[in-house]
Amino acid sequence: MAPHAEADVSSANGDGHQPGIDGTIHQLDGPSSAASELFTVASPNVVYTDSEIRSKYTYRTTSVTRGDSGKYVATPKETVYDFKVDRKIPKLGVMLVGWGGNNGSTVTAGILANRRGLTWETREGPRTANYYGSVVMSSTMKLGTDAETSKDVNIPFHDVLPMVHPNDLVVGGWDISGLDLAAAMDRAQVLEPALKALVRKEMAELVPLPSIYYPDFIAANQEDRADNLIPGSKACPEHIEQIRKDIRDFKAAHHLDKVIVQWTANTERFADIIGGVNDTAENLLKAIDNGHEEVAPSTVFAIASILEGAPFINGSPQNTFVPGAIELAEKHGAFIGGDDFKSGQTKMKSALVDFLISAGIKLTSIASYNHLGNNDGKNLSSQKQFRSKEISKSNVVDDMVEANNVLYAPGEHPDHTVVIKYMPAVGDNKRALDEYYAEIFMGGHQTISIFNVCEDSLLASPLIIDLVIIAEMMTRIQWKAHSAEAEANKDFTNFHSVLSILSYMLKAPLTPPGTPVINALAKQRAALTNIFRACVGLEPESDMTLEHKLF
Ligand SMILES: NC(=O)c1ccc[n+]([C@@H]2O[C@H](COP(=O)([O-])OP(=O)(O)OC[C@H]3O[C@@H](n4cnc5c(N)ncnc54)[C@H](O)[C@@H]3O)[C@@H](O)[C@H]2O)c1
Ligand SMILES: O=P([O-])([O-])O[C@@H]1[C@@H](O)[C@H](O)[C@@H](O)[C@H](O)[C@@H]1O
Repeated sequence: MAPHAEADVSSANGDGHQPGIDGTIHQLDGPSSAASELFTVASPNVVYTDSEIRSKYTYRTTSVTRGDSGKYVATPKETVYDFKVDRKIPKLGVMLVGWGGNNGSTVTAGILANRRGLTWETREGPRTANYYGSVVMSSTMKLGTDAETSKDVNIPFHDVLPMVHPNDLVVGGWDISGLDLAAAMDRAQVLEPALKALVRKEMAELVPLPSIYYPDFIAANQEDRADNLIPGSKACPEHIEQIRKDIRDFKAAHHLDKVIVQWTANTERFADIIGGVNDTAENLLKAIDNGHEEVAPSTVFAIASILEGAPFINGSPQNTFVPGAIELAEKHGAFIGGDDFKSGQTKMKSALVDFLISAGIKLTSIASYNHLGNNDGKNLSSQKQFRSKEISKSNVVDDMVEANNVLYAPGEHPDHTVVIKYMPAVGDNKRALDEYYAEIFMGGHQTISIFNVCEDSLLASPLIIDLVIIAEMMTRIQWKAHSAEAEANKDFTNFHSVLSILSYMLKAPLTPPGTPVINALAKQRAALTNIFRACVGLEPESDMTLEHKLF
C-alpha cells in the first residue's frame, strides 16, 4: 500500500482495495447498514416515501412572563414544524485528527473487530466485539406502551431513524506521528494482546497522513513523536489547501458520499481571541493568509473541513471554534460540534450533580482529582494544556446550580477543584477520585467519595462513533415552520451549524451563539432522544404513565 494511504478498516488485504466499499466484506457479514424497519408510525402526521420520512410535529412549550403583580404568568405555546428525513444511508468516511493516538487506534481496532465479529481470549474467558458505551448502538429508548399489556416497548436507539452503522464506517486520518495503526495500537497499550493479534495485519496497513504541527499549541514533550509533518510551523493557506485535498482524496478513493472530520489529537492551549484576527470569519481567513501565529492547528482543520463541507467535531477542550470559525461555519451552512469528549469522571459528575441538586440537597464542594499515564496525560502535564482541560471539566455544573434558586443565591456555587496528574504507571487506566460534600436537612452533611477507574480510550471510543453517526444523521434532517399553503419542498432548511444536539457526548457543549449550555446528562439525552422522535412524529418520551395512574 502506498505510504500514508488511508484505508477502510475493513481492508482485509494490503493492496489498498476497499472490499468493504464494494460489499465483499458485507456479503460475508451480511449488510449491516440496511435500514431496519423495526417500526412505522401510524399517524396522519407522518408520511413515508421510499426516499423520505415527513412528519408534522407540534412542539409544545411554556412561555413565561411577569404579570403586573410580579407573579409569573405561564402560557402554553404550540409551534408546528414539518420535519423531513432523508432515508438514504450514505457511504460515510470519518477522518480522525490524531488517528495514531490512544483513542484513534482503539476506535479503529474496535470497528474492525465488530465488523468481523471477532472473539478473543482474556483472563476472564472469551470476549466478543461490542459497542458498549455507545448510546446509539447499545442503549434503547421507549417507543411506547404495548396496547394489550400496557408494558413499555423499548427499541434500540439506532433504530429510531435510518442511521449509519459503525461497521460500515471507512476510517482514515492524520497524525504528526508516522506510526502505522498496529504500532500505534501497541504504543497505546489499551487492547488485549489476543485481540491485537487478530487485527494486527489490517491495522498495519493503516498509516496516518502527515499533519500540521505548531509546537506552541501542545506540550513540548510531544515533540519526540512529531515525525510525520506537513512543512510549516504556523497557519498558512497551503495547510488549509492540503487538508482540503486530503479530505477530497479520501472521499474519492473510498467512493464515499460524505466525510466527517473529528479532532482526537492532543489538547491544545487556548488561543487568545484577538480583534481583527479571529473574531470574524473574514479576519480569520485573512489571519491564515498572513500566517498569524495565534491560529491553532485544530482551527486550521476546522476551517478546512468547513470549506470542504465536511462536518467537524472537536473531541478536545481547547477553543478551536474561535468566533471567526463559528461565523464561517454559519456562512457556509457547515456543521460543527464540540468540545471535549465526556467520557468518565465528568460524565459521572453531570449525572450525580443533577441528582443531588434536583433532590434538594445543597452541594457545597466538589473535589475532582485524577491521574493517568497515557500520552494525553503526558501532554496535560504541561500547564497551558492542563488549563484547557481544567476549564472544560469545571464548567459542567453551572446550569444545574443556576437552575435551583432555592438552594443557591445568585452567583453562589459549590467549591469546585480539578486536579490532573501524570502517572505513567497506570497508562490509559485513569484513576478518578471525587469527593462530593453537601449540606442536608437541619445542618447535616452528606459526603460522597468515589474511586472510578476509567479505561479512558475504551470509554472515549464509543463516543467518537456516536458523534460521527449523530452528526451524519443531522445532515439528513431538515425542518420548516408548518404552513398548510407552503409548497411541499419549499423552505426546508438545516438545523443550526452548531450541533448542540451532540452535547451528551461532550464536556463543554458548543451551542449556537446566545443560547444556553445544558450539561445535565439526563437533559442532554432527553434532547437527543426527543428530537429524533419528533422526526418521526412521536411525542417526547414521557414518564407520566397516566395510563397506570388514572384508574
Ligand atoms: N477518555 C479519553 O480518552 C478522553 C476524554 C476526553 C477528551 N479526550 C481528548 O481526546 C484527545 C485524544 O486523547 P488520546 O488519549 O487519544 O491522546 P493521545 O495523545 O494518545 O493521541 C493524540 C494523538 O494526536 C496526535 N497529534 C497531536 N497533534 C496533532 C496534530 N496537529 N495533527 C495530527 N495529530 C496530532 C498525537 O501524535 C497523538 O497520536 C486528547 O485531547 C484528550 O484530552 C480524551
Ligand atoms: O471525561 P473525563 O473522564 O471527565 O475527563 C478525562 C480527564 O479526567 C483526563 O484527565 C483526561 O486525560 C481525559 O482526556 C478526559 O478529559
